[in-house]
Amino acid sequence: MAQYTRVSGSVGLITLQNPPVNALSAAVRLGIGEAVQRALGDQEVQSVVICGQNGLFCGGADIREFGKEMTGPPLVPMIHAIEAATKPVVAAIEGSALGGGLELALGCHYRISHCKARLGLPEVTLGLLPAAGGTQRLPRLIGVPAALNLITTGHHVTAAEALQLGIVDQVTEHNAVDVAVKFALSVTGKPLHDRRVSSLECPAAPDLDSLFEEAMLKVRVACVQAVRAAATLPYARGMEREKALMATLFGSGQARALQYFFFAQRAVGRWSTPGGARWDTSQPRPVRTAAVIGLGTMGRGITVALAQAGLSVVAVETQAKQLTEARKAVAGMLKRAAVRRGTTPEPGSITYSDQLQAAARADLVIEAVFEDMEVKETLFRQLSAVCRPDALLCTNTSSLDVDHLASQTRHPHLVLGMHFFAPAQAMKLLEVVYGARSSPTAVATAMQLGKTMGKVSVAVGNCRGFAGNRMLKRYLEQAFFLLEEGATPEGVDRALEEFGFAMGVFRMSDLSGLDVGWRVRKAEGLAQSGLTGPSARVRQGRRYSPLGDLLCEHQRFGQKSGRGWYQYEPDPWLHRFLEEYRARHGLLPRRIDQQEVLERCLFVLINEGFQILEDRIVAGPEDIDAIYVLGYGWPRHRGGPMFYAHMVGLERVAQRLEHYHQAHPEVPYLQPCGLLRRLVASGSPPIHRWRRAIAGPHSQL
Ligand SMILES: CC/C=C\C/C=C/C(=O)SCCNC(=O)CCNC(=O)[C@H](O)C(C)(C)COP(=O)(O)OP(=O)(O)OC[C@H]1O[C@@H](n2cnc3c(N)ncnc32)[C@H](O)[C@@H]1OP(=O)(O)O
Repeated sequence: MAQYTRVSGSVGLITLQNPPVNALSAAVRLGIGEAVQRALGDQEVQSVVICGQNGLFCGGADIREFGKEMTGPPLVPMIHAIEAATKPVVAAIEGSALGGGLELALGCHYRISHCKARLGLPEVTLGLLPAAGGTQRLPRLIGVPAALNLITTGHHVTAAEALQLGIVDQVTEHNAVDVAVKFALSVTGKPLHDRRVSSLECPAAPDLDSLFEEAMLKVRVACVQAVRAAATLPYARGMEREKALMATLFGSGQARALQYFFFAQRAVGRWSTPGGARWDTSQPRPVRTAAVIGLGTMGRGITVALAQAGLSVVAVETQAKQLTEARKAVAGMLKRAAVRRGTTPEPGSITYSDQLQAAARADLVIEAVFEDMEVKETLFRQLSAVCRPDALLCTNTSSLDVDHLASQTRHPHLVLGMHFFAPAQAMKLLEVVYGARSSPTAVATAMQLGKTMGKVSVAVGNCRGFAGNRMLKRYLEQAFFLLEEGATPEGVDRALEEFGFAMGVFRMSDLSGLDVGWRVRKAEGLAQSGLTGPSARVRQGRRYSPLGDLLCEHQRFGQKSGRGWYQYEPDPWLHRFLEEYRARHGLLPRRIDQQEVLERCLFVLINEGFQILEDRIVAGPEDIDAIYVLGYGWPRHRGGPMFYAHMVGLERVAQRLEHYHQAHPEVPYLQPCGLLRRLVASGSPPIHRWRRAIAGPHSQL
């Protein structure tokens, strides 16, 4: 909807009304069109102001309408009508003017922005381009280089930057609508020709061709082509080009995946647990002071993340040398972050101590000590004695049993996992792991704290590896089996990197350190040295690949030791080692193509995702997708593993798993799990129906 009123005698005020972000839904477009006609036809009205209700101009086109049949009036003619108006139209920008919202403002003759507003054309992040004239008007207004940068990155700019670039005409600290109304009165009757951005010539820029060529190599080709049309064609032909390019993007798999992920990231905030706790019935407690125990790499990152979120942090490390180093490292991280943001660091919010007692007054404690159950058990007993009885006690463990740690304390309902990802100050993902006894308030508090730190928090039930690492284990295992069967680390990584992962599984393992998994496997009784014959490749009744363990026995721990799956200088060792290993175990190497690498590594991970859904470790597929895109480098333009399964088709995923299971019956976890089979049997419902299909007593499966 859009509300029309007359203010200050002669100004027609059009207010976009579509909470929460005034997205340009069919009803809003219709409302704007009608209001504009009314204002232009009203003899008393001399000028027009367009604004959004509740301090937010407009968050762009209504993304929920994408992929559905178009209803309501289209955006482009509506913006043309505004630009062609013979009465001045002023955009009063507060909060955000993004995507179609900014394109609407660019169709206005003047733009007044509040100083705290942010502007941008983020369509590229949804796999689209600004096809309501954005690619044609912005280069005409601010020049090709700046427009190309904004359109191809989707970056938002502040009001001050927008003023400097020439996107807005004025920035105010006062009420932007009041200022715009006054401004509209002051420009009444002034000529408008120069104010119609579509009629401007694109400002000349030196060497445009090489700028476009360079951009083409780096970024989204369609965006570059559309801006090139603005620079080389008349406006009307540029608009045709923009429309044609948008048509190719609209139905693309990438666009669908990116739009799905936009909503998935937000859906995880509406968490629920099988015990009935829910985001909308659980009240978080305020957390003002947090303590971090253990200042290794993770503890330092967590300290920085908490301090940057405005909390008072008590950072505890009992080893003197480590404490001194951590203090320096944290100060350095805060300083570098402040330089990046153009602010000054505020070291006053962190106090350091070598005594656990320092955590006594904290609202919440996060331990990040060595990943060893005994060490953590002892610490939780101590914390339970030292801390306030109502303090939340959290563990940053990446796989240990949260319920067991809770059982060491006096208040197990206040114990949770807060699983950060390295580097903790930068990574967007936080797994909030609730135990069987965690209270709804505890879950809500940790979820809210994650949000305050700028993270996407996902509520996950307690199981070995939680959601992310549990799936990762299957993926890693499958990659090891492929090596046994003849694949090479380079071949496997190439397939995964071409799929879109920034790093293949072996390069990623080298980066994070092979010894980490080795330690875990030793603790689980899996990694055992000196075994020969068939028993070397079987553990706990299942086929097992000891390759990762053998590399560690050869002191190949990854990048930290200069060699792992790769040697960071020419060295044929690994290939010789694999050949000898295969010969020793009578394995005949075969050629493994990229399709098999992808299907075995990814479908087995997806299969585990379905098992996690079935076990109700997470509430819906969006949780898994948020975890994998934000924490494990799954390519965003593929939406996440569960969305990928939906795109590939559940039937095909199940068939291919079954095929590999038949071909390699001894390889574990290749059989489609029960939930996947049942979804296929029930006609493979689309992803947005899985949650309902799975849910407990009302399950349709
Ligand atoms: C032919 C012409 C076709 C195309 C041209 C134009 C294309 C476009 O405009 S594409 C859309 C471009 N806009 C965006 O990408 C902006 C997306 N939104 C945001 O960045 C943020 O929401 C915000 C900065 C506007 C506000 O942030 P915040 O206050 O943190 O709120 P949330 O992000 O949590 O959002 C609240 C709520 O609103 C939903 N939502 C946000 N934007 C849209 C939108 N454009 N369409 C539909 N819904 C939107 C969001 O999903 C949240 O709701 P849920 O929690 O229920 O998911």
